[in-house]
Amino acid sequence: MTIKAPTLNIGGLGADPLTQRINEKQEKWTYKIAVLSGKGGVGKSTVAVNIAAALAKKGYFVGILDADIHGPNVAKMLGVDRAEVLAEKMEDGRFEMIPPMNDFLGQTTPIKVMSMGFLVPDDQPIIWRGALVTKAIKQLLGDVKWGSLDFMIVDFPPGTGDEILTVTQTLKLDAAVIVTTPQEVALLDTGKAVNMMKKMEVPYVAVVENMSYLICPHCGNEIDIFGKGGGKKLAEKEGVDFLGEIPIDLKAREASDAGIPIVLYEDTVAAKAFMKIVDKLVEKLEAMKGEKEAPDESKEE
Ligand SMILES: Nc1ncnc2c1ncn2[C@@H]1O[C@H](COP(=O)(O)OP(=O)(O)OP(=O)(O)O)[C@@H](O)[C@H]1O
Repeated sequence: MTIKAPTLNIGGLGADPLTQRINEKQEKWTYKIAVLSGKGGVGKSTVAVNIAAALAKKGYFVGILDADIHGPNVAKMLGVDRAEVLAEKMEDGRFEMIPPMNDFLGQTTPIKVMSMGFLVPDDQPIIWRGALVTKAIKQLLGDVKWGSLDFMIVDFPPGTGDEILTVTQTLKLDAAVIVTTPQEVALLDTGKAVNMMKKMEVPYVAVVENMSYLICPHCGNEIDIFGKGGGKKLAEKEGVDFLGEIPIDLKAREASDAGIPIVLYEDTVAAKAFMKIVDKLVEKLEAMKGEKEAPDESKEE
């Protein structure tokens, strides 16, 4: 006797409705960029927020998703941490969240921000295992009214965990920006993150070195607190691009605590460094897109 096999419901392989919604939404995002680090505390969120703000300052429409579920700081760094998240009822009866926005008094195009930090009280830790974290991140992608975007920036959790694999697969990333400090221990973990993104065939993988040096507020000399040149060497060794160095800037820390990305303080060394990094990134992505869209002349005859 034969019976009909039960239907398997394997989440995350492309068939579930949430993944389908993410796929529909990401059709409207020109570039999807993940910002990640092998190690915590290297300034990953600072880099993600400043890349987003630099792009918005250039006039692009930008969304940023804080997928760092365990330490969601992006909303605070963009000054929208006290925003109330409203939801809209969709035709199929579901609700979609409307991302809060900030345009820094007209200095940027409005940046759409979504974070788990909006949905849990400030002092409550999120104690979830991998599968739940993945589901939460996917909901913040698929159940939010993101609309059309030039750039979707995703601030990933630190490390090289399971949830990073799943979200990278779901998102079909265009680029991964991996943040490190010049310090040996950070570089070791950064190498792992670079290799993870290469293995997952993310088309463009690049390294940014943060906290590269401190400009002494007294004598103006550069002090290499965490060593020198490690990020560049690592990028060369792994055969990926090096986008640039960002100094430790006391203003950067103050600005991020006040909810204003340092990149909006145009005269600072950190702002100039961020703008250069973003220029390089945009140039590279547009060149890659151009190559992809150009007709393959070798096939013409
Ligand atoms: N270039 C910089 N100059 C001065 N302060 C910085 C710089 N980069 C980051 N910081 C500060 O260092 C702290 C940690 O930065 P951030 O939260 O961006 O790190 P992270 O890697 O995202 O951390 P986590 O792993 O906890 O998510 C923050 O207080 C931030 O303001």
